[in-house]
Amino acid sequence: MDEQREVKVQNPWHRPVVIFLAGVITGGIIIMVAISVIQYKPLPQKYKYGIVLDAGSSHTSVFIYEWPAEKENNTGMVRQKHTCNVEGKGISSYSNNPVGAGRSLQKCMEEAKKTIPAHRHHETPVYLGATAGMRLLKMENEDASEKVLESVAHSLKSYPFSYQGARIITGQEEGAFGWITVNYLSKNLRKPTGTLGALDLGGASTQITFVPQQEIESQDNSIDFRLYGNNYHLYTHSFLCYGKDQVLKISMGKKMESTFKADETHPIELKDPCFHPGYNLTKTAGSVFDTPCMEGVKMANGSFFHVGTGNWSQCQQSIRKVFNTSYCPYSRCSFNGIFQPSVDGNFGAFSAFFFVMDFLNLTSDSLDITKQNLSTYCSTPWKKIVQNHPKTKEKYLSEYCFSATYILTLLEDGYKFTSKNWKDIKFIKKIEDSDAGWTLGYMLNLTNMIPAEAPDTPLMPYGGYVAFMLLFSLLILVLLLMVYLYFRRSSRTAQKDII
Ligand SMILES: Nc1ccn([C@@H]2O[C@H](COP(=O)(O)OP(=O)(O)O)[C@@H](O)[C@H]2O)c(=O)n1
Ligand SMILES: [Ca+2]
Repeated sequence: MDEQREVKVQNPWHRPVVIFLAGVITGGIIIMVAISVIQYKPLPQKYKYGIVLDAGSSHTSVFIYEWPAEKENNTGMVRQKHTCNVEGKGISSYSNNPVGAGRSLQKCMEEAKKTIPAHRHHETPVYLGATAGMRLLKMENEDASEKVLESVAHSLKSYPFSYQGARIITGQEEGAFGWITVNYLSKNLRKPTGTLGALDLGGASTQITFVPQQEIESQDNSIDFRLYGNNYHLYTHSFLCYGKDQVLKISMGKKMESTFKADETHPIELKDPCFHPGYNLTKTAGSVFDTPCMEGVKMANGSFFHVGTGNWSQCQQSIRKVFNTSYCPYSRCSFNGIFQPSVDGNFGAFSAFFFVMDFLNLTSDSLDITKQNLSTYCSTPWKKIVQNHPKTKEKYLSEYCFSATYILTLLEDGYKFTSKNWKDIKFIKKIEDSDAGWTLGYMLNLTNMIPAEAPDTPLMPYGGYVAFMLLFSLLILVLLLMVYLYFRRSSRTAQKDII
C-alpha cells in the first residue's frame, strides 16, 4: 500500500508549459474583452466646420455646417449647425456703395466666430457664392460688380477662418449643387433608388435639375457627376430673369407698355389682376424698369397708380406672356427655345417655391384644388388680407397672389408638370434640419467630401464587430473551462484508479 501511495500522480495541469499556455490564453481573452468594452464606449466626437455665404439677389445668408471629423466621406454626415440672415438687401444692391456690401456681413461673421470653437477657426473654410443678382449687376455694370466682390472678399479675409474665395457662381452650378444638396441630405446617393429632382426659385433666377429618361439634346443643359461609385447624367437649366421678383417687374412692364399711351399725362392707373381688389399704391416707373431683364419692353416714366383687381385667371394670362413658346429648335422645349426633357420622378421645390406656397397653405392639395384656393385668395379684398396678416410687411403680403400664380404657371406651362404628376412635387424648406439650397452641395464639392468612388466599407458595422468579439471571447472561455473540467476529472479518475 505505502509503495503504491508513493507513486507520483502525473496531473497534466501541473506541467509548466500547460500552465504558461493557459495563463497566456486567459490573459489574452481578458485583454480582448477589455478592449472591446472600452472601444464600445462612444468617444467624444471631434467636429469640423465649414462656412458658405449665399449672396442672393434679395438677401445674403450665412450657413455654418459641421461634421464628425472621421466620417467626412460618408453620405449624410454634414449637417447645418447655424444660419444667420444678413441685415438689409443682397450685395448687388450695394453697386453705388461697394464698401457697404462687405460691412453688411460683419454681424453674421461675428456670430460665426462665436458658433465655431476657436481652435477650429483657422482650418474652417469660408466660401461666398453670389447668384443671379450679381449676374445681372455684372451685365449692367461689370466694374461695379467687381468692386462689390472685392469688398466682400476683403471683409471675409479679416476673420480668422480659411478664406477660399468670393465669386459669382454660374446658373449651372447653382442648379447642380442644389440637386447634390437635396440628394445628399435624403441619402439617395449611395442607394440604387431614384434621385430627387431639384426646383429652386429665387428673386432673379430659377433652376430646374433632374435625371431625365430621355437623351439631353443640348450640351449646355447636360452635367455629369461620379459620386460614391455611381454615374449621374443630369439635365439642368437656370433661367436668368425668371426669379419671382424679376418676373413681377417684367410682367408689370409689359402691362404698362400695353396700357399707357405715349401722350397720356401721368400719373396713370395700371389695373393689375395679380393684386388684390382695393390695393392701390403710387409707384414710379423707374422702380419697375430698373433691371436689364426688360429688354425689348418699351420703357415708361413718371409715376402711376398700381391698382389691384384680384382676378386669378387674368393674372395667369398676363404671366403667360413672359414665356416665349413660339419657337423650339429641339424635339421639345420648356420655353424661350430651351431644351427640356419631360419631367420624371419626384422633385423637391425649395427656396421661394416653398416660402410662397407654404405661406398660402398650398403645399399639399391637387393641382385643381390649389388653383381654386389661389383664385379665392387673389380675389380677397386687400383690406381683409392686411387684417388677417397684421405682422407681415405689406410689400411682401401684396405680392403673394402674383408669386403663387407665377409658380403654378412656371411649373405647369413652363416645365410641363400636369395634374397627374403634381403630387410628385414636394415643397420643402429643410431636409433633416438642413436647408435645401445650393450652398451645401457647393461646399461638399469644393472640400472633396463626396468621393467619386464609394469608400471601402468594413466587413461588419462597428457594433456588430464588438458583439462578435465579445461572443467569440466568451466562447473560448467556455471551451477552456470545459477542457479544464475534463482534464481535472480524468486526472482524478486516474488517481482513484492508482489508489
Ligand atoms: N422668408 C422668405 C425669404 C425669401 N423669400 C424670397 O425668396 C427669394 C430668394 O431669392 P434669392 O435672394 O436667393 O435670389 P436669387 O439670387 O437666388 O435669384 C426672394 O424672392 C425672396 O423675396 C421669401 O419669399 N420669403
Ligand atoms: Ca437663391
